[in-house]
This record gives sequence, C-alpha cells and structure tokens, in this order.
Amino acid sequence: MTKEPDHNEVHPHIVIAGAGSIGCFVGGMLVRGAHRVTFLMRERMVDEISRQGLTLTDFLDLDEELSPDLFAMASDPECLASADIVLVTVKSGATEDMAQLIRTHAPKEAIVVSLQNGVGNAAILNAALPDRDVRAGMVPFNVVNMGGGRFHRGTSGDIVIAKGPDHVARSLSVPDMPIHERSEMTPIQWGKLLINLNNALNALSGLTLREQLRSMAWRRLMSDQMAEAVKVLEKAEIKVVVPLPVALPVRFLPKILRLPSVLFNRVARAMLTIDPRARSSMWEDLEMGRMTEIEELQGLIVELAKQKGVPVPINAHVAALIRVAETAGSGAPKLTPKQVRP
Ligand SMILES: NC(=O)C1=CN([C@@H]2O[C@H](COP(=O)(O)OP(=O)(O)OC[C@H]3O[C@@H](n4cnc5c(N)ncnc54)[C@H](OP(=O)(O)O)[C@@H]3O)[C@@H](O)[C@H]2O)C=CC1
Ligand SMILES: CC(C)(CO)C(=O)C(=O)O
Repeated sequence: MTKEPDHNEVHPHIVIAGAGSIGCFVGGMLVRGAHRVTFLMRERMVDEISRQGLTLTDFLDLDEELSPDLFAMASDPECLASADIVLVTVKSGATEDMAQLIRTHAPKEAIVVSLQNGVGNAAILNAALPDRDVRAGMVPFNVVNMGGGRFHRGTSGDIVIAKGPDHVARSLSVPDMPIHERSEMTPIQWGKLLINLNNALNALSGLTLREQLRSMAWRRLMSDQMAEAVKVLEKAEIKVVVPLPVALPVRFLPKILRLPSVLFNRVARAMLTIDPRARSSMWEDLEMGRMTEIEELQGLIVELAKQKGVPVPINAHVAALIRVAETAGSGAPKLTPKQVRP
C-alpha cells in the first residue's frame, strides 16, 4: 500500500528506510520542517498512521500532529527509486536486508546515512553499496513508540553525521532537531556504544530510564559494566569520544555513575535531559517480542574481550540474560540489580 502526499516540493526527497521509533520521529521532524519525506515502513505502520496521523511529542512542549497528507508512506521498497537521501533506521539485524533493497531500488547518487546504534552498520551498508556515498550517523536521543501513531522523544541531544561532500547535515537540520557533521565518526559511535550498554540493563529492569538512574544499585551495576568495556577498548587501543555536550574523558563515565545521588543528579542534569517516559530501545524490543541488538552491543564487547584476554563477566552475563528474555518472549523480566549481577 502506498499513501502519497498531496503537495509538490522542491526539497530533496528523503526516504526513511525502516520507520519505527527513530524513523517516525526523525522523519516527522523533517516533515514538520517542510521536507519531502517518504516513510518506508511495515504495512501495519502505514495503516496505523493513515488512520491516526503522526504525532510527535518531546521532553519540552512539542506536541504536533502531522496530517498524513503532508508525507508519503509505503511498504513497497520501490519508493526508494526517487530518493535523494536515504536515512536508514532499521535495527542492526535488518541492515543487510535493507542494504540490498537500497542497492536494488535507490539511485546510485542517493546519499545513504545510517542513524543506527552499534559500530558496524555503516560498514555493512558500505560493503553492499560500493561506490556510493554511505555515512555513519549517531542519534543521541531516545524515542518511544507510544502507540496510535504517537512518538515521544524523552531525552536531549543533537544528531551527528559523518562529514561528506554535500552539506547534508545543514540541509537536514530543522527547528528543534539540529544536525551536526563530524569528520571522525567511529570514536563517537564507540562512545555511544558504551552508553548503549545500559540499554540491556534498562530492558532487564523494566524501569523508566529516570527511575533506573535514580537507583544507586542500578548505577553501580551500570558503572561496573561500563568499566569492564572501557578496559577492553583501552586494551584494543580503540579511540572513544563520549557523545555528551561536555568534553569528558571516557574513564570518568563509570566514576560519575558512582557519585552519591545528590551529586549525580546535579552532574547528569548539566549534561542531558531525561523525562519520565524515556526507556531504552531494547526495552521496547523485549516488550514487542522482537530480537534485540544485544549481539551488536554487549556481544561485541565480549568478543573483543576474548581476543584481548580481558575478563568481562558482567557484560557476558547481561547478554545471556537478554538472550533468555528474547527466547521467553514475555517482555521485560523486571529483574533487580542483585538478580542481574553475576
Ligand atoms: N529508539 C531509540 O530511542 C533509539 C534507537 N536508536 C537506534 O536506531 C535504530 C532503529 O531503532 P528503532 O527506531 O528503535 O527501531 P524500530 O524497531 O522501532 O524501527 C525499525 C522499523 O523498521 C522496520 N523494518 C525493518 N525492515 C524493514 C523493511 N525491509 N521495510 C520496511 N520496514 C522495515 C521494522 O519492522 P519489523 O519490526 O516488523 O521488522 C521496524 O518497524 C537502532 O539501531 C537503534 O539502536 C538510536 C537511538 C535511540
Ligand atoms: C538514547 C538511548 C541511549 C536511550 O537508551 C538509545 O540509544 C536507545 O534507546 O537505543
């Protein structure tokens, strides 16, 4: 099924390749900024948004309902044929398939930007799309699918994408969603991976991010898990840049998590906003009975740790618990920090 917009635009045609939480929010913000957007999405999403519209809310006062007349939706990848820019927003496990769809349907000149977590997606896209302009990107904020076509951004931060020949970031920047370019994306992606190690803890806890961060016991576990990973990355001589507005050496992150609550709250507030609805994308995966990105996060750290001979018991145990929860298919298991710690 295809739902076409009823207006002509001079803007580049942006296709959101695999619109779920991030794709619907980012694409919706681009529509709000008068961009020409097509959402390549599952039929169920086309139906939901055709009936209920697309509503974007955030931790400030954004509450905007976008009529489906303002954008196009398609479940047929043929919609990629007229793309100028493709924003890839599928989960990591679906990147290879999406790369093949882009290869088959999108023009060779289309710029392809990965807005995914993990450090390997741009490389997967690059391998399938040689000689094309493929760029890594990093979305720092959290988006939760609230149902009924509503997508909520619950944390702050600006998107960053790799620098390239065209001013993609500038042309995609819209009010309330600036996008920046950086020449070195890999260290930023590793920094985001360190932060994303909490996705699994948050999913296992069943708590909101705010509730989880307010608990000293969860923060200690987050800190210990992150410290293991920092050791591995140091041993592997991998450069890491912490994707926060304050320039912070990576070793400080586990220390900050261990601060007493009053101090931690003060430091955290200076770095980012987290509202009461924010939860990790891995929590959403467990709740919806989907496969998670655990192999691209803790799984990768455990692999690297094996190669470097660094023990990472917490990362390994957390990965195992997520695999159990995936197989059980009954949502977030709501474990305590004591139950998660090996
Ligand atoms: N959610 C968040 O807060 C954040 C997420 N990220 C990252 O962004 C990426 C996307 O995450 P998120 O938006 O949460 O994921 P979602 O699962 O919500 O969205 C991806 C969507 O793409 C759909 N899809 C997959 N393959 C196709 C296809 N061939 N054609 C059409 N639709 C397809 C999926 O459907 P189906 O499930 O049926 O396969 C799903 O609806 C991940 O790498 C994540 O880690 C980064 C920052 C924050
Ligand atoms: C923004 C953040 C870190 C929220 O946990 C995320 O990347 C995710 O949910 O995947």
